[in-house]
Amino acid sequence: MDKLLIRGGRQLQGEVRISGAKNAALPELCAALLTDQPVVLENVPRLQDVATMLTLIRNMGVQVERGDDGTVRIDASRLSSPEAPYELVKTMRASVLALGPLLARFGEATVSLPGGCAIGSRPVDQHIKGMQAMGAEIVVEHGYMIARLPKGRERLHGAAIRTDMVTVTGTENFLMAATLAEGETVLENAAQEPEVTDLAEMLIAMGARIEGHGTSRIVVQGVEKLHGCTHRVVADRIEAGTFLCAVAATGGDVVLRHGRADHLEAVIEKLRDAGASVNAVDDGIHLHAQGRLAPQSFRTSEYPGFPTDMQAQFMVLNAIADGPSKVTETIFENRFMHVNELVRLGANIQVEGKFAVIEGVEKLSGATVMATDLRASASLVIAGLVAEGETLVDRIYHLDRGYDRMEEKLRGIGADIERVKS
Ligand SMILES: CC(=O)N[C@H]1[C@@H](OP(=O)(O)OP(=O)(O)OC[C@H]2O[C@@H](n3ccc(=O)[nH]c3=O)[C@H](O)[C@@H]2O)O[C@H](CO)[C@@H](O)[C@@H]1O
Ligand SMILES: C=C(OP(=O)(O)O)C(=O)O
Repeated sequence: MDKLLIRGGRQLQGEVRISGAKNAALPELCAALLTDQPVVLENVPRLQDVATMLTLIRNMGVQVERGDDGTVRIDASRLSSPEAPYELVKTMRASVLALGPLLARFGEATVSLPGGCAIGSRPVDQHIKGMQAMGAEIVVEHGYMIARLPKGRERLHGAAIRTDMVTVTGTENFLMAATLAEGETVLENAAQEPEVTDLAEMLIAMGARIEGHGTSRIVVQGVEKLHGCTHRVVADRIEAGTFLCAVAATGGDVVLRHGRADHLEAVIEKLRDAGASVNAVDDGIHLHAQGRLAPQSFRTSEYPGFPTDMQAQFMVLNAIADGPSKVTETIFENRFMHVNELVRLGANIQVEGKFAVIEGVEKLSGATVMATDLRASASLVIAGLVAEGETLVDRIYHLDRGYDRMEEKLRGIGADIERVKS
């Protein structure tokens, strides 16, 4: 199992290229199932979840060609089995995104229930309720959602869907399903994340009729058929945010090429309040930071609030900041798995329910730590970059699930980090 060996204490300088967003590429690969014409996605990141999604759709009989330049060409003109099996879904919850497109185009789908994961229970009740409102019959049997259209019906129908909470993949599933449904679908309480907007733009390029994306009310007029398109995946705001935190923590001066400052406002505001200089530059984000930063309390919330996917990484800044802070996690019930490992590196953090209370310390010291989920892993890497001595981050398959060659990019800006095989 691969590990990352980090020798901390180096300042980071230079330029990093931000990849396409994992959380946009995954629904967009599923959106290619909505048409019998070829779809070309550009700027698809090289990471394990994308590889898993490609395996998932290939398993369905879909033709996939992947270029070295980040381009993926998908031809879903033929489909042998509309199924997302447990073996693949268990490693990647985003497989649930196959449900909407398969139901909308083929009238049936069998998708494994994703189950819980390290960050919380992550149910899919809202996905099921929404698809039922659009006319699907869904039974849950043997760990699978088995969905089909009633006898005699060829298409889903439009519906008014208001989810109990804002759900990102739920909104994406409904959006994709609604494009081919009969009539109008209105999504209330819709997710406004940039990845949802990017998906909507791709669907519009395929001939879908969508309005209101980027707001909490999205209206879709169903069409009979969608056509192929070429679409460029939006830049990964969480990858960019992770690098911003890394450079703010170590001190240094970096430009994140292709990073979108407009998608990271809540995080950038906190970085500025902490004392870093952060500015949007031509096609990128520039950050300069020096010395100990001021602690920042924050609570996670839906976009445009502070992203839960940045909570663990920002917590490292608080762990070494000059004073106390409080972090409140409102989206997932168990997303403080990094805390115990940060404490092993010398951080002073207490968790009580959804609150983490942090007392900044002057320095961290290297140790062997264990990654438990994707963003927890990223926070441990940042902590390792700051810590005195050597840090060995174990179980980095979590990191590989969602970051495109992270250690290579960090080495490119001066980090002392290497992958060790064992
Ligand atoms: C592939 C992808 O895009 N993943 C992102 C997506 O996950 P994902 O789409 O799975 O997260 P959701 O937005 O759906 O989850 C938000 C909250 O709603 C709850 N919920 C959701 C659906 C449902 O049917 N029932 C239910 O109770 C969840 O348990 C959670 O507490 O948004 C999360 C929140 O920004 C991010 O952390 C993930 O990185
Ligand atoms: C939680 C995340 O991803 P997923 O929803 O794929 O588990 C994430 O990207 O931080």
